[in-house]
Amino acid sequence: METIGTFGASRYSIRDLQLFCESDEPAVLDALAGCEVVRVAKGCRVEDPFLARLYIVLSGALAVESDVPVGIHDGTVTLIHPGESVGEQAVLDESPNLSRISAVEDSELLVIEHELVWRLIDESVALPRALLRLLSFRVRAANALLRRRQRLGEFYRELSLNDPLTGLYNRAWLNEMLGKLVARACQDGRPLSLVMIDLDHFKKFNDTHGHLAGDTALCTAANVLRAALRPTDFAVRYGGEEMLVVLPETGGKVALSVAERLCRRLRAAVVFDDMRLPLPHITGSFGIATLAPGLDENTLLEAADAALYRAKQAGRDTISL
Ligand SMILES: Nc1nc2c(ncn2[C@@H]2O[C@H](COP(=O)(O)OP(=O)(O)OP(=O)(O)O)[C@@H](O)[C@H]2O)c(=O)[nH]1
Repeated sequence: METIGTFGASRYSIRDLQLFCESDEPAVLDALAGCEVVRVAKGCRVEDPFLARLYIVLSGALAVESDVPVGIHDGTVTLIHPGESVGEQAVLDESPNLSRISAVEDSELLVIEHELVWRLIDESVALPRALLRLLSFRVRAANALLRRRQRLGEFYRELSLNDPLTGLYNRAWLNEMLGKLVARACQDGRPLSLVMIDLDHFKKFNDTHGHLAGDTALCTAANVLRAALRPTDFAVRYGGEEMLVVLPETGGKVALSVAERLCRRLRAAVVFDDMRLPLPHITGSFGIATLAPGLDENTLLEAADAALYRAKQAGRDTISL
């Protein structure tokens, strides 16, 4: 960063500076005339480790990385073009500018020390207004960025907890949630049941009709679950062709009637191939387990799995407790 003269002796006009374009007061003109103009070569840092200063780009452009402690850069870069400024917040806070500022092309900058900015704020009418306008714009832009990031975070979180093929919750969701649901049920003395479902002879279905038809059958089964459950129930893809339904507030008797409904609807569901022709119907075996004293989420899952095994042994397309 090299000093090349003063603003008063430069070819630039105050009308080109966003913050000062309405400040035609003689005191402001005089004060700015004595401020330094510096040159920063392309790619070089604007070194400002200890000082609060306002920089106004006169020519070229600056890249400003987010205003966070050194070493914790979050990837946000703002470009500052001629007429625009950087460092207002540091000046108002009277603290060093923590942003990493560098020139993206050979640039000339007007440098205003923080004491002078404060003096001009006291003496000028137009500068405080321009500063307020600028800060309000910055706050709105920062809020919009935060909202975008939050939405993106929610999107990725959802993505990580859902099975991409069927759209049901996945095993990661179950690992995170089942323990909590079971703990809440135990604490409140409320019932909770699981229905473990395994599609029957699915290997044969795949081998006969192809893996893509198998995928379609899995989606059909997932749709059956989704359509038949209450909004407070949860359907999870537990493994390949295994699904799990979590039924909070549900005892064994009601769980049995839910499983019967699912079994019936699955048997009746039509799976279409890619030519929209119906394929043979699929069926499932169902194992039910209901929370009881001494069970936790793992033993409850084991109980549902054991019940499913019994349903398979009993000939499939059936339900076992
Ligand atoms: N198309 C498709 N097939 C899958 C997927 N995940 C698992 N499978 C298949 O599901 C089949 C499961 O086979 P098995 O575990 O032998 O069970 P099964 O043939 O259904 O027999 P039973 O459960 O005893 O009735 C395997 O062929 C897997 O390849 C998937 O995402 N898509």
